[in-house]
Amino acid sequence: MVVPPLLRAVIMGPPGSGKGTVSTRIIKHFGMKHLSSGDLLRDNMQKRTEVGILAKSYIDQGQLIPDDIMTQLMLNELKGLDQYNWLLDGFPRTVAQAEALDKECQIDTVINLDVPFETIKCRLTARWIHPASGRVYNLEFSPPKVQGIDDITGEPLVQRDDDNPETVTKRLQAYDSQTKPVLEYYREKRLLKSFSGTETNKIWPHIYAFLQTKLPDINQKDATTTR
Ligand SMILES: Nc1nc2c(ncn2[C@@H]2O[C@H](COP(=O)(O)OP(=O)(O)O)[C@@H](O)[C@H]2O)c(=O)[nH]1
Ligand SMILES: Nc1ncnc2c1ncn2[C@@H]1O[C@H](COP(=O)(O)OP(=O)(O)O)[C@@H](O)[C@H]1O
Repeated sequence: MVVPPLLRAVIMGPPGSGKGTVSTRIIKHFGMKHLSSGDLLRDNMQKRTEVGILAKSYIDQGQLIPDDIMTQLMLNELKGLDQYNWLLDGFPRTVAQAEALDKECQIDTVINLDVPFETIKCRLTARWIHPASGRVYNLEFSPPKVQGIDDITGEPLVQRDDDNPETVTKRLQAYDSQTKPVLEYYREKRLLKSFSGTETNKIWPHIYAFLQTKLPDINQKDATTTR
């Protein structure tokens, strides 16, 4: 039996572009393992690990965590996912991180969510999350069934400290200066696949069709609709 090679994918896009939302759909349909740098950092912050305490001071300022710390954290997590197709979300965010990742494995494709900054800003102040699972809600776009409560566990939802207007502005600046060059890095390697738009539900069918050329859908129900 010929075993197909494992897929190594990255999802990129500015803060609030829908990386988490799209990742949830990708996982549901294509069964990939999802590794989100933001979720991993928030988990470390909640547990008050050494990395978590250090990360908080950068995240609260809307700044990126230093490359060496971030790279070590993520590459270490990836070791446990060797046997799976995986999707990286939020990493790499600098060219130095992309180069470090390249030394460990060969990336097959980079999905870029090209969403204008103006669309993003109001989304983030209406974002609520369930910290334990990383599930994301939005008061207008995808409200929970009961206000302030996670649909699955019944636990309370919270707003991220860094989703306030001032920090969002700083995060968008960091994206412009430090993360945009990563798009160029992957474009030169012919790995970048950009999807432009202002609504996740309109972008999603295109991402779905693209991934179908690479992996089978394990859950064909609602394939190109919103969930
Ligand atoms: N209004 C609106 N909100 C969206 C859309 N797509 C995602 N969101 C919400 O925007 C916020 C940011 O999305 P998220 O997936 O967390 O983006 P990320 O920061 O790139 O991971 C969340 O509250 C989502 O529920 C959309 O098409 N329209
Ligand atoms: N790869 C990374 N390198 C440096 N800092 C990171 C990285 N990933 C996440 N962070 C830090 O964590 C914060 C939250 O990340 P994330 O949840 O991915 O944000 P968003 O979903 O808004 O894009 C970032 O603003 C940054 O401070």
